[in-house]
Amino acid sequence: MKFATDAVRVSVPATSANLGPGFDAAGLALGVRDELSFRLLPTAGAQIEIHGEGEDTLPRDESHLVVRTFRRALDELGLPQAGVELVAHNRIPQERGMGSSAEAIVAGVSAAVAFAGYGDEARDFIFDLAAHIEGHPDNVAPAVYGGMTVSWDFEPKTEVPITDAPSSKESNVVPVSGDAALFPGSTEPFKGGYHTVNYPVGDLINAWVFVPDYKLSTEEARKALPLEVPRTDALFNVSRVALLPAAMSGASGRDTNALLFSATGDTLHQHYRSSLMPQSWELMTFLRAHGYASTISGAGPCVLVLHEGDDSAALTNLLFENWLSAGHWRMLHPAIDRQGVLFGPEEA
Ligand SMILES: Nc1ncnc2c1ncn2[C@@H]1O[C@H](COP(=O)(O)OP(=O)(O)O)[C@@H](O)[C@H]1O
Ligand SMILES: N[C@@H](CCOP(=O)(O)O)C(=O)O
Repeated sequence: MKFATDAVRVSVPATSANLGPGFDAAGLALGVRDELSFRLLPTAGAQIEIHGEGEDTLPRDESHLVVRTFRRALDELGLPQAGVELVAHNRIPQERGMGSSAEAIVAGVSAAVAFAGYGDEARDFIFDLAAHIEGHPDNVAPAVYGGMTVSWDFEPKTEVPITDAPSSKESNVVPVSGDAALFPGSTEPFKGGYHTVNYPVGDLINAWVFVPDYKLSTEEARKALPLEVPRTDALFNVSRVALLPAAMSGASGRDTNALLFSATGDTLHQHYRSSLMPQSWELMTFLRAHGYASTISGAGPCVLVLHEGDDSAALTNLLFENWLSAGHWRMLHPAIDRQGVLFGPEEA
């Protein structure tokens, strides 16, 4: 395959994963974007210019996450490993729980796709490859498709209903000859791997993100999670996450803010991580004590609030004295992003 163009542009939104109960599954795209341009160079290697977030911390060599994933995607697409100039204007706070690593991965894959000359039809390819590189699909899906997404990892060999009680662990794995045989008439092949669906988000749903002045890497935050959880906690999250789409639609015929409050409850992950981000935990519980549907955003330490109606003034009043005035927190009020990644050839 050959390059279809020698310069491309990519724009990727921030994302908030989990939305409380939907650990590694639910996500929401937010209107804060990183903008990147890529140009092929006649010589090998990467020349990197960074403005904004990460300009003092990110590497300027082949270890840069965007460049690494760009190279991986070139291989997958059968394109040669050319030299590349990358200019990044970054607005998404990094290591804060706003999906910056997913953004970087989606940007690298999307750039390769644009160089190959593909457009919207390649969105599923971008999602699939980016989610495999990231290792969990919850940020990648809204970064690619926009809006609210719920994603899952489908494993045909283990998702066949078991009719007989398994006598051993091995007997839980039922061999399946072909996916089509399992789902006759399905127009979508139920292939193994990551899948996602979009749920509607009501026009009146607002999101605020409170960004602290400290960082927490997702890798560290994942280490704090136990391998097993009590059944009562699992049951709690099942009902809450099932409520999320109805609450986020704003069209359930019920009090949306009351539904959002219940639908953002979590007992599976946030409290295990609270000692890594005590200030964020305190802000989240304070907001919930005042009736706001508040969660840790992604792995933290940002705090997300979801609410029907624009409550910016009330939130500022509530938080100014004890939280915002000292300058340790920034309050963002991004739009819900409904487009996901934008990519294509650089216009002349
Ligand atoms: N815009 C970016 N460009 C290059 N690398 C990035 C970018 N954003 C994030 N990264 C990489 O991802 C890491 C942060 O990932 P992570 O801990 O998952 O935080 P987040 O919650 O923001 O996704 C950074 O330390 C950096 O290595
Ligand atoms: N489900 C993941 C989400 C991580 O999101 P990020 O924005 O913090 O990278 C987790 O909770 O670990």
